[in-house]
Amino acid sequence: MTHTPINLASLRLAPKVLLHDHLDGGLRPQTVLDLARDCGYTDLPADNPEELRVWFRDAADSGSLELYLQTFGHTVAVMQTPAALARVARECVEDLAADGVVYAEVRFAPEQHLDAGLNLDAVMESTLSGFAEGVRAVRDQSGHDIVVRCLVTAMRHAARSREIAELAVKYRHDGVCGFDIAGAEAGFPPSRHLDAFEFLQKENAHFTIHAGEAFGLPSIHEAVAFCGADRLGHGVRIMDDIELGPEGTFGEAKLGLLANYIRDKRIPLELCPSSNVQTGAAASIAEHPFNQLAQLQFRVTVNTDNRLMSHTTMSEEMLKLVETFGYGWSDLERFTINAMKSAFYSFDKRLAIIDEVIKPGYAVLIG
Ligand SMILES: O=c1[nH]cnc2c1ncn2[C@H]1C[C@H](O)[C@@H](CO)O1
Ligand SMILES: [Zn+2]
Repeated sequence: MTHTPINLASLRLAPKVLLHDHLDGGLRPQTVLDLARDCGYTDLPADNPEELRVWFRDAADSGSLELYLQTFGHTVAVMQTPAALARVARECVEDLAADGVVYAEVRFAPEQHLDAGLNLDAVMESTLSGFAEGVRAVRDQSGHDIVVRCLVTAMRHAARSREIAELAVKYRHDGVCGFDIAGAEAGFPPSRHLDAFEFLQKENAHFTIHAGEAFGLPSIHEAVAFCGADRLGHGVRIMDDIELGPEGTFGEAKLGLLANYIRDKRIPLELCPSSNVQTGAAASIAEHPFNQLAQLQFRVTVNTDNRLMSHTTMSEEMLKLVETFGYGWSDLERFTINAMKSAFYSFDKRLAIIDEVIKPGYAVLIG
């Protein structure tokens, strides 16, 4: 038996696990246009799907997180009604399933969807019903099962994180698996939201924190040491605490205390290669520390972050890594199992997906 060649078509067949994907960063361009028309939003920068797709990618290609985040003004503006939220959530599930994702945690910030008069509960209920509808539609249309769960995000520049953390706990039995903070990182340290994180810890709830993307080690340190993050959103700048051996070798690499702690505790890194290049966290995919961190045996995972802004999918992120670093199916299987082990999902269910879906799926591809 021989290996299946790795290309986009075969990667789409591989079971994939996605831990870091923003709902408001993954709309279909046509949906942005339809929803803008429905709600009377007239500020879109293009009026056909192809131009709009290119506009989002180019505008996000800004080299700065702050500029990158401005593009969300357009997507958030058209996600202000129950029908819009449900449609975006349903299509998100359909798109992930079509790409071969078998388990996903999709995040969004409910506080950004109140402009047309919805309250936080209405936002949650519409979005969660859209996810559930998507899961049913996928099963009906393809016979495949996808598990999609929701991470509730609070914006780090705002002051509602405690309330949003309570919202995450309120909906924990209805499809919400945890909490996150996102938005501009510099000037908004994780410890600003300590109250929210302490509440979640008291409730035995899970959370991840965007840290080490646009700001360096102090942000990562606060996220793990003060706030108790289960996972790190990006975390790429942990490389600042690692000195590689002569000529970039790994054998004699020296890890600082923080890097050691993160590796020892197996704290998962939600790495998003294309997004990191767009925001300037990495100069190129080739210079992205993904491979260095993987070689040093950090718990690395592959993620999309924002499929619309990066014009990407899980399969395309994996393909870029394969083309750049020469990974094979066994490497991709390892990254996928890393992600499934790190999911905010009960242990028995994680094991079942690893044993019954991921391992058999890669076994076929490995041949
Ligand atoms: O990569 C990111 N870093 C920080 N914030 C982000 C990133 N991608 C999206 N966001 C923000 C913009 C969205 O409106 C918000 C909620 O999904 O999260
Ligand atoms: Zn993100």
